[in-house]
Amino acid sequence: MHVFPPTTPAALSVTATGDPLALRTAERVARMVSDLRLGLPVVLLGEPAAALILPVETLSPERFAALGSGGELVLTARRADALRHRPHEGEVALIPVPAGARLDWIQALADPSRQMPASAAVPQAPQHAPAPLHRAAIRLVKAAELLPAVLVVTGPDVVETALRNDLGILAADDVLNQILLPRDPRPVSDARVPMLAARNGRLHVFRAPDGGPEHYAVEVGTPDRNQPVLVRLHSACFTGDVLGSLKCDCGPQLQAALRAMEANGTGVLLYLNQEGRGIGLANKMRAYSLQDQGLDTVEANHRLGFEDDERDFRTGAALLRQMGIGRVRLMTNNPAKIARLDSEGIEVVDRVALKVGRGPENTRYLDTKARKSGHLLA
Ligand SMILES: Nc1nc2c(ncn2[C@@H]2O[C@H](COP(=O)(O)OP(=O)(O)OP(=O)(O)O)[C@@H](O)[C@H]2O)c(=O)[nH]1
Ligand SMILES: [Zn+2]
Repeated sequence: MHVFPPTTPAALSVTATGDPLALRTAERVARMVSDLRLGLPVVLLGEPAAALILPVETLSPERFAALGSGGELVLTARRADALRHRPHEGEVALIPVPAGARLDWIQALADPSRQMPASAAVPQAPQHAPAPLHRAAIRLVKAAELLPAVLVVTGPDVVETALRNDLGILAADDVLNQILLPRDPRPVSDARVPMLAARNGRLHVFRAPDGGPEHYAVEVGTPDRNQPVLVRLHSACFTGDVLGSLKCDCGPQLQAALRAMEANGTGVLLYLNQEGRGIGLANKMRAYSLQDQGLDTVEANHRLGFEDDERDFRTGAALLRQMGIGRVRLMTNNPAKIARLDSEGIEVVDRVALKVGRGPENTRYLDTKARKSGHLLA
């Protein structure tokens, strides 16, 4: 096994070189995320060795065949629990890939919608504990909104392979530190948008410097920044907001929040592009299909390997700061939003309940949120 020095070699260093064209860590991480979405391997440096990281969801059969045997499958602890695979430590679980394992076996471990092949290998206990490298790999595929499962392959020439093939390469610790940093979205453009629910609207578009998703702020009227502002933190829901899906309450909440701002004269609705509580639309549809089999919204996330809620509400606080808003009357039933704004220095002076859109198709969903996610009922 090739043990790579824990520090990044000078040629790959992401620390400031003085060259303004040199890539910064955030940019390298952003590139890695899009490479993984494309199915390209990336290389992470760390203990126990430099490793090639391949996302299970987008891994092609050709690349898998070229890897030869060995390696480890990294799953989240949630997914390992769903597979009843133990032991695991912390947020990730390692499964050694036996010689001759097939790609469909690996895919079935990662994806609950796939059938285990008839001659499937039995997952073995790992030979060592998960390292930061494994956690970094999972964070990257989650940021790519893929299934949270990666293949990790170590070997004597991993770094050479990366350099020869122009693969992304970064220290695992750099990835972890960068992914934990709050995003700082910058305003890009804004214009007047009169809406059915609120005539006097203005849409502001914000972009994160790391190339992450854009977020929007809908400003109704011109709120007085010296007074608490009526605010809604809304997370993207293509099915509810655009299609009018009855499986959730997002569409009615969006419209009711805008109407309340119109009635109030002013307000700000943040539209955060964190679809599916941060797992992305493709994974949300995977969760919906598990819900069609009887799982509730939280169980379905866990079965896929996700936490109940993968959103980062620091983005909401950053947007409010950008808009000069420090005190809010927050329209929500979700105490996690209040706690996060508070801890980010945005004072939640008042909570305004937002109870609309309950119907036969979403009763179980709303009840589960109240029972398992602490949503307030009144
Ligand atoms: N993963 C997953 N996401 C869902 C499901 N149903 C809705 N969502 C997503 O959940 C989010 C709903 O967000 P919010 O409207 O902020 O709702 P909330 O966290 O319940 O908080 P409040 O509405 O403020 O009380 C959106 O991103 C939806 O896409 C589901 O069954 N599974
Ligand atoms: Zn929804």
